Amino acid sequence: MTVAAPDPHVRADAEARLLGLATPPGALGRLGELACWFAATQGQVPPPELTNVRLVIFAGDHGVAAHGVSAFPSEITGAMVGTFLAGKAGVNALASAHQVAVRVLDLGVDSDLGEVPADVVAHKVRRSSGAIHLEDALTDAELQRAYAAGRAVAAEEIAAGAQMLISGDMGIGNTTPASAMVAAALGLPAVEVTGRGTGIDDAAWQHKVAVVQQALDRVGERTDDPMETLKALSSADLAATTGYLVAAAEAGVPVLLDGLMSVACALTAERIAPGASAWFAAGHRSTEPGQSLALSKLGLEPLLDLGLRLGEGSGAVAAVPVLRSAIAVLRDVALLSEIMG
Ligand SMILES: Cc1cc2ncn([C@H]3O[C@H](COP(=O)(O)O)[C@@H](O)[C@H]3O)c2cc1C
Ligand SMILES: O=C(O)c1cccnc1
Repeated sequence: MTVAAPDPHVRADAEARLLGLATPPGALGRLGELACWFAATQGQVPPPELTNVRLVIFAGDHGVAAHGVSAFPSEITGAMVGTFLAGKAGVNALASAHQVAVRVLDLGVDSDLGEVPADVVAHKVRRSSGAIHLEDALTDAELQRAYAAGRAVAAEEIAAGAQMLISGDMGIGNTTPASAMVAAALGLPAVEVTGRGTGIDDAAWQHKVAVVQQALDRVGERTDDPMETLKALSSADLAATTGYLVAAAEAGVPVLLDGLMSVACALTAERIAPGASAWFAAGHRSTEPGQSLALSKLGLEPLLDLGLRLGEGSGAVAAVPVLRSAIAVLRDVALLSEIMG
């Protein structure tokens, strides 16, 4: 189903206010554009202050991680879930600096998490996923459950007052399925989209390219369909992230996108629900080539370019202060007509 864009009348009002500010026309550059987009998503000029930003980290393991595509073992995924819960991961530091709420969910972690709050495992679909170069990542039933879980989680976060959502990822090996999703959506060969993830060397990168290409060749024309793409090439956590992004756009809640996983899911969300990407802004440019290619296709220019390659939602959370800067100028700067009496 097609998603309607943020209100064009509100956007036009916001653009008129921007032009009337006591600044030279265009002087606020991209902050001005960003403020107008945000005002339209909130249906208000000037836009409200941005106080309720909510990040959901979708965690899961990937069968392909056992096939030499990552610099790290799958056991890290479960350990990092504990680290997010303890507030000690990279994204936690950024989120507490910028007042972003963090929730972590296990959609498909393969290791035993021990004692965790019930909410963390409430949406668990399975352990790990099929190794995408050899078999489908998910069954039909698993895909439906994961996608519905992501939608339900978005609805919960919106009910909790989210003015803006962020998706984060945690899952060793996840840059491999995410690269395959981008290649599938753009019709590109693996060699153009595949990057180094956690930091693999040249030989491992060549192997990873071959694995991604094998996955694409295995799936063939099924990649023409975005849900088939999710079933064949993603995982429970990435399918849930895609459902979360579609549901946010349909509910009229904007999303600040993160790195490769977030953007691969956003690209897939736009294929499922054309128009959804009008509700998305790009937080940062990742070092992964697939992320930049997907952003170009979506027509999104990242706010930050800091060489980040962490995931977890970190690049989006780091961009929240830029968005708050944009909102502040459209709210707080006087109009030229006022100062000229
Ligand atoms: C300690 C650690 C923390 C992380 N936080 C996010 N990632 C990120 O790196 C991984 C993706 O890269 P690849 O596909 O090369 O495995 C994912 O776990 C992603 O969430 C991490 C990775 C590690 C090792
Ligand atoms: O683009 C990302 O978000 C990314 C890149 C490498 C590893 N983890 C995440």
